[in-house]
Amino acid sequence: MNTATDPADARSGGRVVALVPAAGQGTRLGEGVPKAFVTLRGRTLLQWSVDGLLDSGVVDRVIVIVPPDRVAAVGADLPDGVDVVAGGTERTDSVRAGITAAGDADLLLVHDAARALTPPRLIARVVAELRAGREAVVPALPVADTIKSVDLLGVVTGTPERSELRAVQTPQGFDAALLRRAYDTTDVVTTDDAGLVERTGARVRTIAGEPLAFKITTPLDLALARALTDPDTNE
Ligand SMILES: Nc1ccn([C@@H]2O[C@H](COP(=O)(O)OP(=O)(O)OP(=O)(O)O)[C@@H](O)[C@H]2O)c(=O)n1
Ligand SMILES: C[C@](O)(CO)[C@H](O)COP(=O)(O)O
Repeated sequence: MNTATDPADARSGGRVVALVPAAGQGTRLGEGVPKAFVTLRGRTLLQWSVDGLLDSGVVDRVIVIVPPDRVAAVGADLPDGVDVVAGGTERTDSVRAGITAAGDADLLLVHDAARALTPPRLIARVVAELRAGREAVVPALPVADTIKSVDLLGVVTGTPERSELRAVQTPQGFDAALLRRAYDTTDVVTTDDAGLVERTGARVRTIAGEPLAFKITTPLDLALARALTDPDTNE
């Protein structure tokens, strides 16, 4: 009898661990405090993101990855059952620390603290796709602008066909063994986790993203998030 667990079976009934990289500096936001600790209606962006994951009802455990000097303080502020580990220099270093802390999870979500207003329904849709058998799932939206590639002098070198481009969001969801393998087999720094998984040859599927899952990166993004959560303008 073959007693080996089929990876697809593990995905359909497996344990979901969400990793929340929150160890960045927030240089482009320029608030003078690491971005995940900027507040929106009295809660940090990190707390908004963790609450969204918990509200989705599809996550069994949350691990947040924060600047090393904030581990103790963050641990005291988050709900019971949320674990905190120290991040690294690059986002990939922080996610790697989270993967190690996640142990034997079956499914891993990686979700930016900076996407604080992500609707819980998007998180649930990513997990549903994984449970249906997908091994790598990424929310994505069509791009509105025309995108150019340029050289070091800013001279245009090409115009990719816009209809084939997507702006990808988080949470990005993976079969845990696949994400571990992707991180184990390369030290390349990529700007998203699917970028590493693609290098393994695995098939990464996009699903429809959500405008509200936008990443708070610049002061304009933060102003938008504040307006969207202002009770006076949203009666
Ligand atoms: N070394 C890093 C860098 C980024 N992140 C996290 O990855 C997410 C996406 O990164 P980004 O929006 O670029 O955040 P920052 O790196 O903080 O922004 P900036 O590049 O403007 O400094 C954020 O939640 C950020 O905290 C992380 O955990 N560890
Ligand atoms: C992971 C990500 O949010 C997908 O869009 C994005 O690539 C993070 O990039 P950043 O430069 O670290 O914000």
